[in-house]
Amino acid sequence: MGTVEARGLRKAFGEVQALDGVDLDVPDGAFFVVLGPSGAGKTTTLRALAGLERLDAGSVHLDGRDATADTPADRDLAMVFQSYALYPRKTAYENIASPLRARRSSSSDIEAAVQQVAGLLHIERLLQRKPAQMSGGEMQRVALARALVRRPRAFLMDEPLTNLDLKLRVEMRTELTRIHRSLGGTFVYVTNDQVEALSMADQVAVLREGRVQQVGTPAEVYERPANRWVAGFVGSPRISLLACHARGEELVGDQGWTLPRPRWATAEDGRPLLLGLRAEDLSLEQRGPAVLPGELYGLEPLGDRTVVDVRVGTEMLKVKARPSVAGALGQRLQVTVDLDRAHLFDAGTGNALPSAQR
Ligand SMILES: Nc1ncnc2c1ncn2[C@@H]1O[C@H](COP(=O)(O)OP(=O)(O)OP(=O)(O)O)[C@@H](O)[C@H]1O
Repeated sequence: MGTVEARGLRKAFGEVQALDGVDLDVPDGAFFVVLGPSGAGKTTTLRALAGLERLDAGSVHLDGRDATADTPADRDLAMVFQSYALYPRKTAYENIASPLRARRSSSSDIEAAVQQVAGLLHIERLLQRKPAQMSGGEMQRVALARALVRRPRAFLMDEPLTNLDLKLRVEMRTELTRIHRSLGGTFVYVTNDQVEALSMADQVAVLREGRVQQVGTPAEVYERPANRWVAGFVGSPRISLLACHARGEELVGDQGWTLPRPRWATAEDGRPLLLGLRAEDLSLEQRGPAVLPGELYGLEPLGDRTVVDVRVGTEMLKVKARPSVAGALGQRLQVTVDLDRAHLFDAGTGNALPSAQR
């Protein structure tokens, strides 16, 4: 078993309310990602789960049992930090073996466990080296191996890939999901990188200013963001938001455009709304009944696609287009909108409209 639950976690550092009532339910065996910007309270949440932070309020339950008063050691959780914290004088082998030596495992058990985890992380050839003889990425893998070598109740990982270069980071994402599948443990993984979260998680909790904004699968968080903030934080290029309101059969933009009102848009007429449109749900080529007039503001070629910035009045749309798309700045454009995939948020509260089944 390896369930981890947090109930109403609260923690202030002086004036800063780092955690403002955090609830989490991490199922046994999940790859659970806590995603949020810098300062959202991610590290504080992990430290609270690990028993390293004295809470102002709230409780932590492990395998259904209240563990709030337990020491970090009693909780049986393995933590991997952003900094590798390896023993500088020990070889990689001895670093990885250290949690097992502390438990007085036999030499043959230690040898087998170290070799197995070294194989998983492709670091067999580093085992006799000391940290000073390794690159940052290699040290990070050794630190991961040291956490993975024992079978704790759950692994808590605080941005363990941040010190890696982009190529290695992308490789390690795949490696970590593979390791998670082969080990089968519970992972609670903290990151500010939405691509990392969407690509690795079974479930994502989006954290902002010490509060959980939404919990769901990566697809749910991307396709049904709970509020405009989640919509803006998850997804690249960033979702475009246009101010508008409903009027009869139409959506009327503050910038003067009109679109057919989607069937699922249940807001009453006149209420200030934000229409959320993702770049891939907009097109410069297809033609449909829903079209926004704008002008070309900029082109951002990204190799496999080009992101086109289109100005609609004083607001901006980001449109995903063919790599070969071209045009003169200021040129008039018609942007076709896939309204079935659009989002509507209350402009006041920022919350997604409770739309009828689409
Ligand atoms: N020991 C501390 N003393 C004072 N303030 C702290 C302390 N630890 C965290 N904070 C504050 O609490 C808030 C949450 O911090 P936390 O480290 O949990 O955020 P985070 O989401 O992990 O950020 P990052 O992605 O930058 O690591 C921040 O405003 C931070 O400055």
